Amino acid sequence: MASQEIPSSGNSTAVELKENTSIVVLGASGDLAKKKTFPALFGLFFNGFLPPNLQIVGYARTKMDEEEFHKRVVQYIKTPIPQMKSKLKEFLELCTYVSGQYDTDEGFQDLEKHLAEREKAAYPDAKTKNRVFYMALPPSVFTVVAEGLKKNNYLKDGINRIVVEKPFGKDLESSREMMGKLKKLWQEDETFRIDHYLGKEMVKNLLILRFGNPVLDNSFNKNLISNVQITFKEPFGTEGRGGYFDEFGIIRDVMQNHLLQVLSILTMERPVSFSAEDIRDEKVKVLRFIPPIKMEEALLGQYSAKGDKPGYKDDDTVPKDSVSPTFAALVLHINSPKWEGVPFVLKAGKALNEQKTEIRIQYKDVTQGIFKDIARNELVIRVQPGESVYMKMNAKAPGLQMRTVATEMDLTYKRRFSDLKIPEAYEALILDAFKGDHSNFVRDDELDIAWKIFTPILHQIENDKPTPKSYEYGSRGPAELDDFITKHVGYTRANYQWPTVDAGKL
Ligand SMILES: NC(=O)C1=CN([C@@H]2O[C@H](COP(=O)(O)OP(=O)(O)OC[C@H]3O[C@@H](n4cnc5c(N)ncnc54)[C@H](OP(=O)(O)O)[C@@H]3O)[C@@H](O)[C@H]2O)C=CC1
Ligand SMILES: O=C1O[C@H](COP(=O)(O)O)[C@@H](O)[C@H](O)[C@H]1O
Repeated sequence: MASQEIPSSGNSTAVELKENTSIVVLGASGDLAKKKTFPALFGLFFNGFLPPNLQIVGYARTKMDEEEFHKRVVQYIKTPIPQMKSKLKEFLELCTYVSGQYDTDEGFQDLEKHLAEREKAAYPDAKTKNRVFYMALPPSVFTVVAEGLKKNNYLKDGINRIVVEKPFGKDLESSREMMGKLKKLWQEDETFRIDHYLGKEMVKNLLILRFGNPVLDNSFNKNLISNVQITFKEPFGTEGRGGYFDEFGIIRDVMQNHLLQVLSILTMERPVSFSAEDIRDEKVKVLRFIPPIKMEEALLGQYSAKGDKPGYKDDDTVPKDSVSPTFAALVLHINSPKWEGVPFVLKAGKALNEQKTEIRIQYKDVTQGIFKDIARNELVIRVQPGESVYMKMNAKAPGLQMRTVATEMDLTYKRRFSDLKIPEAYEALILDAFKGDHSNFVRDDELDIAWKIFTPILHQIENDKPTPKSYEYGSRGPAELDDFITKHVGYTRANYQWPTVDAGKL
């Protein structure tokens, strides 16, 4: 058998919303809605993945008419082929907008009236209807909006789902408080906590790469692996989001969630089945082996201006004495029999020299015998851009001489899979929410354990206010990074560059 279809959810109680459904995007005037949510909904609509007669209703405080709303909806939607343009017109006919407050019943009652009218017009004979509420909102209003929706817009005779964006709290205590309030209103099976990295193609691929390839899976342990580095780099700063960012910092923004999720899938044991609960049980199990991160195993940085590029503190919404880190490298340990002694380094930064998210698994050196001086193996999983998997390995340099050369086995997606269209993470996740598949969403206990790992160091940073190391906009990060890696990983990488490193441009 060459390929095997994997069930989208092993959860027998998952119910797919196949018809008579509305999606309400709360915070429809915002950044996430225009950049990710509406383009993802259009992508699904264009490819025929949305239920027929779907109604899309935007809700936010900003007053705007439908024309203005449609302008925002289309702002980031790309229509490279002619059929997309006509489909976009159809899509916009489904998109309507209601303006209202988040903390009074009045707005939600207006929304209810509007939804009821749209639903009646779209599916007049429907006995049951369904609603998905998508919170593209800052966390400060999650709870009050969840309350307003439950009170005013919750269907008694249909399926209701609520999709919540990260960050889920600021530390263990606030997360528990927020989740506790949400749980009183919305059942766990109605709640979809998005971490959009779980929707990325290469993150979803991890399960198959590992458990579908015994040769890889059997090498994933402390006997063969020296260290693992998970890196997130962005070539732009916090432009326009300085206020939010200063309160949260890089650790809460991408490390406690996106990078930790990647780490847990990379290191978990094989799940019993593909069901959402079996997968998440294994993730929780491995996370429980990770002790809180120590300050001595952290390097914090903050970017400064370079040329015409502003420094972090040049943003008017950032306090001039801010010590909020825009870069961090953190060492995590998994004290399980399989992984003890292997350092896992999470690195993340804004305003760096390139865009890249990758997982780099370094195998141990050949310590003895005839090849003790050659380069070690490295397995690299490039999450973005230019999805690829390559194994750095040694071979004989072709020719009459007998010489080793560092080379690679290379699976670059754009080369291997022609006609490639990798779905956007948000497309995959919104579709999962319609299907009722929780596998790629964050479970409550998973969140709790993630905060236990990060809360002590976050509190220490807040209390002690250590000055982050400065690095220039567009650089590789603080100058101290290389020494930090060498100290904690015990190895400096050989000067070897993957020749197809700009696969993103293929
Ligand atoms: N932007 C991104 O790329 C990503 C964002 N996220 C998450 O998605 C959520 C939304 O993010 P984003 O769209 O960037 O946020 P925005 O700051 O753009 O906020 C979304 C909308 O919420 C309303 N709003 C903003 N601030 C407040 C406030 N203090 N009180 C009440 N309402 C407010 C505004 O609408 P109005 O005033 O019209 O009501 C705004 O248009 C966040 O939880 C974020 O962490 C996750 C991944 C990526
Ligand atoms: O959640 C977030 O993610 C984005 C990065 O997402 P990506 O899909 O472009 O890798 C990050 O820019 C943002 O700060 C953070 O809130």
